[in-house]
Amino acid sequence: MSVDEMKKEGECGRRQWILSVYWREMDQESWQQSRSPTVSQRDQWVTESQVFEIYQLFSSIPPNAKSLMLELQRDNHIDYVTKSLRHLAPAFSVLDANRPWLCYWNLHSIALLGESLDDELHDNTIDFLNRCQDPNGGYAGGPGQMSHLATTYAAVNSLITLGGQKALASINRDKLSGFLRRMKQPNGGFRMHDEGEIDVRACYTAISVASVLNILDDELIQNVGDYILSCQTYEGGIAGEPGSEAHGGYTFCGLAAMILIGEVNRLDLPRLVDWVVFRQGKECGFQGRTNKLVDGCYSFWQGGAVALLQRLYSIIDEQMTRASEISPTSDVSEEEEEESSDGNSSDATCHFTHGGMSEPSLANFRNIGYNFINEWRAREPLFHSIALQQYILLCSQEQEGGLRDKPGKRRDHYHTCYCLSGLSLCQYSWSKRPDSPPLPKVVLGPYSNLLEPIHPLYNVVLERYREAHEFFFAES
Ligand SMILES: CC(C)=CCC/C(C)=C/CC/C(C)=C/COP(=O)(O)OP(=O)(O)O
Ligand SMILES: [Zn+2]
Repeated sequence: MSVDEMKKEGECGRRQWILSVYWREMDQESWQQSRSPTVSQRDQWVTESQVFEIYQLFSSIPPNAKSLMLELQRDNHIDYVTKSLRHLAPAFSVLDANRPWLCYWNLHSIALLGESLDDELHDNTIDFLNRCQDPNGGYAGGPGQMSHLATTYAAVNSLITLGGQKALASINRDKLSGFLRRMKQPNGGFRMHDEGEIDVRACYTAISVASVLNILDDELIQNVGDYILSCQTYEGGIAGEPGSEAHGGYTFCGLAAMILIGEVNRLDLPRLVDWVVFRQGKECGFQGRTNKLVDGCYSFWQGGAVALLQRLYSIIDEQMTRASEISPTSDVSEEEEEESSDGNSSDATCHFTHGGMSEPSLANFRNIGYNFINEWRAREPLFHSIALQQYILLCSQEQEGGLRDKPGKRRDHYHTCYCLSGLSLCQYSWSKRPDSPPLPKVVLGPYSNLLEPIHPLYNVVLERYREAHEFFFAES
């Protein structure tokens, strides 16, 4: 990007340009000088040196070896996640309360890699998830345990990923709807489980499953926007609860939930962009919060937030124009000033107009997830997508299969799922349509690295989402 283009693009362009300069011209000396002052100096140094060593090795090898180093070890990853799925019941007693999560991380990884399960494993997984379904609604971490919103989200996304009549029809939507209502709090938030914590994760998991299963309604949406708004911090990112620190995981959850309920224009989006684009570090990966270490899983949580923001340019522009029009000398009445400072103007409650959804009617918010994809008009990404692919392929990938947080850490199924999800987002980040095949120059490494595209609001493979949408929206 030239300096002129950078000026034309404004602040976001400037940041993207800065990141690309870092990426192209970083050297050990400037790297050392720009070390974060508050993260443990030793941890920061260890991460930087390990990452830097990998990049140095990479830059010194011949082009054909470079291509090998950048290759996605597809078969080894498939092996790693499929084995885990086969041994789900006996092998993960240590993750006893998280078994639907293991299903989701592994099934989603397999789907991203374009692979499917054999019939027996497919059926066994549906049966296992059914045993986690509570007769009173929702899914627990294991058979006979208590329903939890996080494992409900994991189980629903797993069944959508498995696909087919048996998987989709196994979800008891009436009972699930009752569970969501029992978790709903008067302040707009949701509890994760009976007497559990209230946070932005709970809002997202509740709204996401309600939206994808077509059981979202006014009662569930009531005050959710107020709660999430109260979690946007002075930095611009979103925290887990009011008063906490902005974090990538919660920022994705808060932003996606606000989009799904049609109230995203109530967030301060320019400030959110500001925060999230600076979370991509000189190591090329994303960190979860200010002055912390980069980690492969934020390729999805932060990369996902950026991918969503990429589809909200018109609202961001509107907010920036509105902000520039408000000057200290302008003739604004007290009433108007109050409205614009809390973001709750009459316009803000009329739900966002993106994708032709200008009326706040039930039919509209029910279709937001679907329209978000169908009316896709992507603009260029606000992050350095090639740099992020480099971090995932060179620093997070284990050649023997599986992906990890950073060099020196061990692979695990959570990081495998979210590194691959982030990689898919990068590969399609320049596409005009959500699943139009990207140009080869946009995919780092051999073109065979290409993964399946995902629906960025739910993080399920797009084709599986479409099947589920047809199934759950057929009668309405
Ligand atoms: C859908 C769903 C359930 C989403 C969960 C979102 C998510 C990943 C939240 C992050 C939680 C958190 C505060 C991690 C900090 O861990 P840390 O202090 O070990 O990591 P850090 O140093 O990178 O912040
Ligand atoms: Zn992580």
